Amino acid sequence: MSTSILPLETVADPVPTRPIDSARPAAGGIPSVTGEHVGHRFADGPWLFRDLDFTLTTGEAVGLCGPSGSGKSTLLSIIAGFEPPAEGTIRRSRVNRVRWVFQNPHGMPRRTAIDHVVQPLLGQGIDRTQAEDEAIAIMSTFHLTKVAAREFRELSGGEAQRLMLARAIASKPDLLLVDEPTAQLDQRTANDIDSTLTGLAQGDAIVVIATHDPNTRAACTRVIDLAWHNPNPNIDTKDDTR
Ligand SMILES: Nc1ncnc2c1ncn2[C@@H]1O[C@H](COP(=O)(O)OP(=O)(O)OP(=O)(O)O)[C@@H](O)[C@H]1O
Repeated sequence: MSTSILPLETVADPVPTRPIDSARPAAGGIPSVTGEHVGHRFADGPWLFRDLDFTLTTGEAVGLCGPSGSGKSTLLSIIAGFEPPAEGTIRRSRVNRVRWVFQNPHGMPRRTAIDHVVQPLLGQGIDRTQAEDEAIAIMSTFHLTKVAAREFRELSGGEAQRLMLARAIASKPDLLLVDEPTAQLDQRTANDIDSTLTGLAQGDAIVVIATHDPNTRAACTRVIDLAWHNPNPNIDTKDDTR
């Protein structure tokens, strides 16, 4: 198994019984990120989490849950390779292309929705006709075909968020990190996003979603809950995932 530090290209439960997040061996030929005894704190601050063991691989949408301030975004950064953990080891295998979808979708206001998905495909050397066909296929999994010809500025919040997910998938990442995809969305729109998360899990990327939305948590195929790994129960956090 080849293991590498990331050459980054970008940057940009039904739940919880505790054993669910323990490390599992990954198959040899597919992307994986393995963490062993991972812990983190900033400088001399309190430990956010410790003793975290996990293996992330394709075929699932892993929810990174826990109270606000428990370190979900920090752990996403560690998984991505943007930040080294204060303790423990992270090993990545076959992870070269990382995409991060942020909670506020940013697009090109006057470009059509489909253009946003076609663009990364053209960047892979695919000709326009084939890129448009592939873009439509990806957009259909996110229920976006009806708005394909609309300008980005005309999309609803949920459509724009789903478009960012479709665009990220079109760039064929090995690792897709999604930070709070339903923050600031109304419940109906949030449900709409949640129903597409399992679709994400069927792709070729490792998918990790940081969330404190209980519905998003329930839509994930597996959950890592940082509340189980907080060594300091007095830390000022609020768990709103359950
Ligand atoms: N660069 C940094 N230096 C010092 N402290 C930091 C830094 N980045 C984050 N923190 C602190 O670490 C803690 C965890 O932050 P993080 O954003 O990872 O939590 P979170 O679980 O994603 O929170 P939320 O659900 O509210 O977004 C917070 O107390 C935050 O203030």
